[in-house]
Amino acid sequence: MTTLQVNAKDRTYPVVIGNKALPSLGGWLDKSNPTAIFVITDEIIWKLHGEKVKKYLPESAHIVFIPPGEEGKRLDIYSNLMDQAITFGLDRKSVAIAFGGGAVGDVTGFFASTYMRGISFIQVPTTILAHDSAIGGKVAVNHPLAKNSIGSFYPPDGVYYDTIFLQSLPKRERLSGFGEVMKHGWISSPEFLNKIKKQIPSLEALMESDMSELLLEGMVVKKAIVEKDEFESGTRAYLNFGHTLGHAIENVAKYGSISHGEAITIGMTYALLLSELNDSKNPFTIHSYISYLKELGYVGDILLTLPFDSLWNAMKRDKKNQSQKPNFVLLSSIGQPKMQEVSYEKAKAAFHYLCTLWTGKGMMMQ
Ligand SMILES: NC(=O)c1ccc[n+]([C@@H]2O[C@H](COP(=O)([O-])OP(=O)(O)OC[C@H]3O[C@@H](n4cnc5c(N)ncnc54)[C@H](O)[C@@H]3O)[C@@H](O)[C@H]2O)c1
Ligand SMILES: O=C(O)C(=O)C[C@@H](O)[C@H](O)[C@H](O)COP(=O)(O)O
Ligand SMILES: [Zn+2]
Repeated sequence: MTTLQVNAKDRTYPVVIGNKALPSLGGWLDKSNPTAIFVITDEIIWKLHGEKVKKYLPESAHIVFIPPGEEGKRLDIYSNLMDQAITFGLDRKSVAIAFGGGAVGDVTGFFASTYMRGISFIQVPTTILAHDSAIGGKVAVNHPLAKNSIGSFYPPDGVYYDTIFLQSLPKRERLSGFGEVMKHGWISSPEFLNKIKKQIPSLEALMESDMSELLLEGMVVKKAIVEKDEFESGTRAYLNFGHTLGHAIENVAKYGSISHGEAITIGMTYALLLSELNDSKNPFTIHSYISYLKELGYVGDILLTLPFDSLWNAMKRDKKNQSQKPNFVLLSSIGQPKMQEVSYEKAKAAFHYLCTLWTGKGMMMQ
């Protein structure tokens, strides 16, 4: 078992990873003695793993279900959580526990940050992707026009991450989470990126690996970034590598039709292309990287169904922009991210090329 301490502006919180994570959650509850426990989860997770967590909860804990995946990040679901919390009589000494993946974590955190202006918040992550989402305190729900656009920065009081939960993840969720692992490699160092490719050379390896070493290293990368720039006044935006196009794909294709991690994986290949266009001295062997991704099981066919202008309009609403000019995280080299605005013409030409690389066909005509 490993514990990282993450330093946020108004608290330092433990991130406990490994097979003692759940007993540590029990320890936190004993010590904090909250007036009420509000566990937010989805039916899939609860059916698979509810019993493991229940052992550490008192009979009085409220278990509340939200729809799985992005449907759980709708504003009306958040509002429904408020109704239930008020009805159950939660007060300022109560705790909200997110038991699930990043979607559960994001809506629970946003609920916790706003219920009575803020109550305790604990993350019990169950996905590979959540090695990213459980740290750093970005919490949000989606607006139909823009992903995560209603939210706040609200670090948890603790993260209790038992990797036993990962054993039940289906292929699609493994691919999704692995996208964020690769992101941490691209933005941090060639050594970490090579280690990732070496440990996960195939779909078989992705399905079988327990990933613990890579997840821990990814969390160390994220910890360092969010500790330096918790509220994203600068370098935290590097964690958005691949997300400018990725979030636009999720939005235009309708939330949930592609997973977050698959969308940002395609988005990272786009950002690599733009990086090369911007500075051709640094080729990223994009052809062979896309072949590797395809071998793992990522598919780019969705690109052919998305008009570029719709994506461009969605990218104009990205949080990293000023005056609606799409702003991308590009790489000078592996481990050297930077921010760069990109023109409509350049972005469109690169998108056409991206479609060709992923599918062998050009982009959809408007
Ligand atoms: N806040 C952040 O910093 C941050 C970082 C990255 C991603 N995100 C957000 O996270 C969300 C995606 O999160 P996600 O992919 O982890 O999860 P999710 O909560 O969307 O869950 C995805 C699916 O996996 C299922 N599932 C969860 N755990 C499982 C398990 N152990 N076994 C089997 N099935 C399981 C869920 O029921 C759901 O159907 C996106 O909304 C994204 O925007 C947030
Ligand atoms: O923690 C961050 O900062 C990130 O950008 C992590 C991303 O992986 C994550 O998807 C996050 O929710 C994106 O934030 P957003 O501000 O672009 O909505
Ligand atoms: Zn992400």
